[in-house]
Amino acid sequence: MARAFLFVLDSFGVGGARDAEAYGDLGSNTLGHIAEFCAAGAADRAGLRSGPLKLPNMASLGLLEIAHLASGDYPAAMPRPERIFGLHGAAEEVSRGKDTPSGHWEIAGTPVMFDWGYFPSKGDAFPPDLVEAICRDGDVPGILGNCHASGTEIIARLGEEHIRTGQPICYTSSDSVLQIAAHEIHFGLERLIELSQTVRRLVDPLNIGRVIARPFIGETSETFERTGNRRDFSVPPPEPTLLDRLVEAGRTVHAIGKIGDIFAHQGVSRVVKANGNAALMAATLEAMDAAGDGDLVFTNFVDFDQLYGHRRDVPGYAAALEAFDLGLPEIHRRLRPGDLVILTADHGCDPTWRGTDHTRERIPVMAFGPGIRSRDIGIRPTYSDIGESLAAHLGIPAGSHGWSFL
Ligand SMILES: O=P(O)(O)O[C@H]1O[C@H](CO)[C@@H](O)[C@H]1O
Ligand SMILES: [Mn+2]
Ligand SMILES: [Mn+2]
Repeated sequence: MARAFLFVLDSFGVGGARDAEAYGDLGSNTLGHIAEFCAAGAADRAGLRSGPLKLPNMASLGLLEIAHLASGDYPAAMPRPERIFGLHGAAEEVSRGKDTPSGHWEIAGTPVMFDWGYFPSKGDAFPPDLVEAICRDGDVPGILGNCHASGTEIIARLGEEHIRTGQPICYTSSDSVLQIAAHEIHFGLERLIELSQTVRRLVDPLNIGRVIARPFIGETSETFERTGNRRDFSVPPPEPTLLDRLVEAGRTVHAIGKIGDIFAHQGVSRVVKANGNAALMAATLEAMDAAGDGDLVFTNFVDFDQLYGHRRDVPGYAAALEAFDLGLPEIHRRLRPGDLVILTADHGCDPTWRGTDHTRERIPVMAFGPGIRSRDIGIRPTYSDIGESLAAHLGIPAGSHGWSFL
């Protein structure tokens, strides 16, 4: 029987979304702009990387053709390979949100066809009765922040006041999210997790996709640092996803990294947490060895988005892509007959774009494995084509969104 491996490079968009303008993202292109900066020598960082973007293994899987197909341009100064292995194309998102849960659920065959609740970017982000309820039910003396912010910037700005007053830092973004940053020791990690669960319940009526606990350590604004103990409290997907359908069919779904949290632990048989792309890759390789016939291993590589995209760090993003690319031969070595690997993304987060939010873009789809021939699969009208292809490959009945490209 077949096995399948689904790897999401969080925020690795390839530009070209037809509806980008409606999001203020017309012209955004995560891969394209990173390649452009690298080619111009604008993404050199001593001791980290230099020169044009080097992704030879993903280029062999069709990444440059995908970029051309999605955005009309080949990425700058990246040599095209002589041969391409596997199926390659791009996909459009039909879900309205350009957020992580919408992207992942749509990939897994469940687009989000309703509007999430969002918090306003002008004035106080959170309504007074919500703030009151957070203080009362969460037993905190008040909240700091109450605005749209970048998570690293806001802890540098308000972290010391948080330690002094015991008030958690609550903020949001253009995503449907309420994030709570608090100090792991002074406030307490467990207390932060409990508070986040309380707030999860309080924002349910507002249709907010996620509450995220953002623990940090350090004693001064210069030394504050977020830890790997982030926890996401997502609402469950609106319909059973590919993951539920697989578990229903008796298969094992291995969820690596934040996949378990993103799916509110629905349709997840085994959770492996790991902090950072290198540890996520190591956990993924172990899961590839452990996976049995008919299983799915589903990994989210979060650093691209969290450490580099939102931080608008082009050299960092480029180096992370290059490191991921270097890891691909290890994945190839673990493949057995009947295996299918899909590399893709959940949205864009162009590190050259204004602000610090995600960008509406098409996503790359690279599908390969021992039995998969090379073919251009074009621009898929929904991310759910990925989920349908996985369903077809793993031999479970088709779902109700998307079409298999196999
Ligand atoms: O700036 P930080 O805290 O990394 O937040 C980012 O991460 C959140 C969840 O991925 C997004 O909604 C975005 O706001
Ligand atoms: Mn994401
Ligand atoms: Mn993000």
